[in-house]
Order: sequence, then structure tokens, then C-alpha cells
Amino acid sequence: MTTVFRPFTLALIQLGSIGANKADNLRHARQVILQAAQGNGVKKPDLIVLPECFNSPYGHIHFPVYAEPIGFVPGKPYDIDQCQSESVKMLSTVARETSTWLIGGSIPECDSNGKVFNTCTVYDPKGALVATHRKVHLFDIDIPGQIKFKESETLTGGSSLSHFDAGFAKIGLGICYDIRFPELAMIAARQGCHVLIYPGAFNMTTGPLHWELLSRSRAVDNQVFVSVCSPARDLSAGYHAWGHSMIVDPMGRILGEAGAEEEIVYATIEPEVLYSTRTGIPVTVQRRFDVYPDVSKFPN
Ligand SMILES: NC(=O)CC(=O)C(=O)O
Repeated sequence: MTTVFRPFTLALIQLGSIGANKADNLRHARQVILQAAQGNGVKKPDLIVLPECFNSPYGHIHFPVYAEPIGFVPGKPYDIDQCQSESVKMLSTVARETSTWLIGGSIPECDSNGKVFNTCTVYDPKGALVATHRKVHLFDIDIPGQIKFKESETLTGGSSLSHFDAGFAKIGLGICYDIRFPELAMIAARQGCHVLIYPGAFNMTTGPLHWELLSRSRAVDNQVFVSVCSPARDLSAGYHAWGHSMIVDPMGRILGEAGAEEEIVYATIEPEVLYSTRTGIPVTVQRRFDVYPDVSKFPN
């Protein structure tokens, strides 16, 4: 079945004030979601996005402490009332109250075997949890004298790709470091996603060099819309996020971009831009599967 793709408005919340107190973080996130849902005076958003790790400080020592059980299994009924995650409950409630699709950034998630994941949850306008994505590629880097970070100290990587149909677009999900792996974006685009969304938190070393470059590259090489949503920069925190949440169109144009502070960025996603890009630069029909494999055949 072909997914409907129609114009819609996207709002990215570059959330600030993420501190050590989870209840405060959830309260603040809820308040800014309610504000984002009011719109920018022109249009109300159809879809709101939060950043990576919006309910806890970002760092491997924090993940197990803040982790919550979610227990979502794709294709199986999910009862929010039975859910033990206070973050999931807050997100579900506010999605329903605002009648808006909501991509709940990411939160540390624990499973029944004691494994911890960095997990994105997605809600429909009735508050149902409809999809999750566990960060597949863990952020383990060491740039001497600049930044060392090892998510794998406490996290386990996810083992599946995640796409969902919002009724107005098919959306592919990744979390932060996942954007560095073009295969994930390529598979999502070849399987019909129109928009790729990455809650993320690049840093002051890699952010200035790679955040925009990777976002525009994933958009241009797959001829899709790409959106990256960061926390605001907080120089009193242990991890300094780059910020600059942005929305990029299939031609690589930046439709909206935040600075470093807390901010809501809105953009209208126009399907016509995707179609005219693909008609004008027809790479989607020029591929040489006699020379290399067709990743759209990847079993999902
Ligand atoms: N924080 C991440 O997962 C990724 C990142 O900061 C980078 O790739 O750089």
C-alpha cells in the first residue's frame, strides 16, 4: 500500500533546562510541548519532536539510573495504563491533549533482562504508543584531547529499523549517531519513507563540523526531508550539546534552524519538493543494481 504524503507542519523542540531532576525535566518538556502545539501564529503543527535524552542528563553513568521499562512490542496491543514509565505516560497524555503526533525524543529504557537502551517513542494524536526506535549505533568515540564518550559502557544497541506511517507521511527514525550510518537512511528512503527524523545531541567538537553536513547529505543522497532535533546548549551540564536543530528539504535547503538556546523551530513539509527533486535529478530510477545490490530488498 502506498502511504499518503500530504503537506504538514513539523515543530522541533530544542529543549533547555534538562537537569538532574527527572520530574522537573518531564514538567518542563510537557510545558514546552503545550506551547509548541499552539503553533507559530501561521499554522499549528501536525507533528512535534523532542530531542535525544530529554528526561535525563546525557552520559553513560546516568542511563541506568534514569532508565524506565517501556515493554513495547511492535504489532502487539500496548496498554498505556499498565505502563510503568512515567515519561511514556506524560508523552501519551500530552499527545492526546494536544491532538498532535509526537516523537518523544529519546529516554533511557530498561528491559526485563537488565539491558538499557536509548529509545525513541512515538505517539498518535489519541495518545497511543505506535512505534519505538532503540538507537542502533552506539556513540563510542575517542578524539584525543577533545571528546571521549562510550555509550556501550552501559547501553545495548537496538537491533531493528523503525518506520511508521503518520497518515500524512511515512517517517523513518534514527537517534543521533545513527545519522552517521548512511545505510539506515538509505533503507528507510528506499522503503518509502518521505521524512527521516533523528532526535540527537551532537557536541561542541563534532557538531560544528558534521551536524549540518550529515543532515544535508542524508537529505540529498536519499531525496527526502531530514530533521535533527537537539537539546539546547547548557555549559553547566556534563555534556555540551551543539544545538542547531534543523529541517532540511530533499534539495538540501535548510527550511528552519535553531541557534544554541531553547527554541521551537517550525517548517511546512511540501511533498511537491520531494517529487520535483526526484523528477529533476532522477537518481531514483538511474541506479545500477547490475553493479551493486538494491538495499530496498532488505528484509525489515
Ligand atoms: N551523541 C551522539 O550520539 C553522536 C554524536 O555526538 C556524534 O556523532 O558526533
